[in-house]
Amino acid sequence: MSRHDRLPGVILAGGQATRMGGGDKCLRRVAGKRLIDMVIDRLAPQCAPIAINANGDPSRWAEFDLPVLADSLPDHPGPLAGVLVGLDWAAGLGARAIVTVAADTPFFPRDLAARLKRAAAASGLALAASRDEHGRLWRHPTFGLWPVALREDLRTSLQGGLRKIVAWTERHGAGLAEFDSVPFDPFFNINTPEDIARAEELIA
Ligand SMILES: Nc1nc2c(ncn2[C@@H]2O[C@H](COP(=O)(O)OP(=O)(O)OP(=O)(O)O)[C@@H](O)[C@H]2O)c(=O)[nH]1
Repeated sequence: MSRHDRLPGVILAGGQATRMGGGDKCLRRVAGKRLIDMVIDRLAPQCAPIAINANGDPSRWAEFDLPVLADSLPDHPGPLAGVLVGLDWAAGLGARAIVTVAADTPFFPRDLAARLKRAAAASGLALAASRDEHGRLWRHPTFGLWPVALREDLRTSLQGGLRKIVAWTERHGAGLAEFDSVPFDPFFNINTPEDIARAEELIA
């Protein structure tokens, strides 16, 4: 993909990591490497520019030299708040859409952005998906393609109490980009200390 084709990318790191005991989950290390570094390494060839969506003191992200976008809505309303602030940032850049990734998912596909673009519905929305060992298809709604044109609808919906990502994407229609789960699900995400051990096994 040429640099010109790339869409802005937003790393969703605005959660509270309660299952990990709080703090910034993505600053935890897996086999010696921080999750955020693994995520940036995978996203940088796919998206430009890149921003981090995170709340609280922005100085803890200073070393990354990336824009830090705090949720514009209070009280941790969930990842859609990060999508919204990402869309507002992208609108200011004159971009037509963004790609989002979760900061706790270190093995996401290296062709995520390209495949999301190919899967986009008429609305411009697409979500990533993969199958579990029983063949059941799961959507991964923090991995999506989000058109700037829907940002006011998203803002109004969030202000009206909407929290569930797929409730909103289903309203507009979203394409699905299905990724292979062999040898393991690329959307395996880290929620607990046990998940860090599992990720280290996968790397080994
Ligand atoms: N911007 C933003 N992102 C969020 C919010 N809540 C969760 N996220 C992000 O959404 C993704 C999935 O989050 P979860 O694993 O469900 O929540 P978490 O806060 O990371 O962890 P738990 O508190 O243990 O559930 C992660 O990338 C989070 O950073 C929020 O209120 N605002």
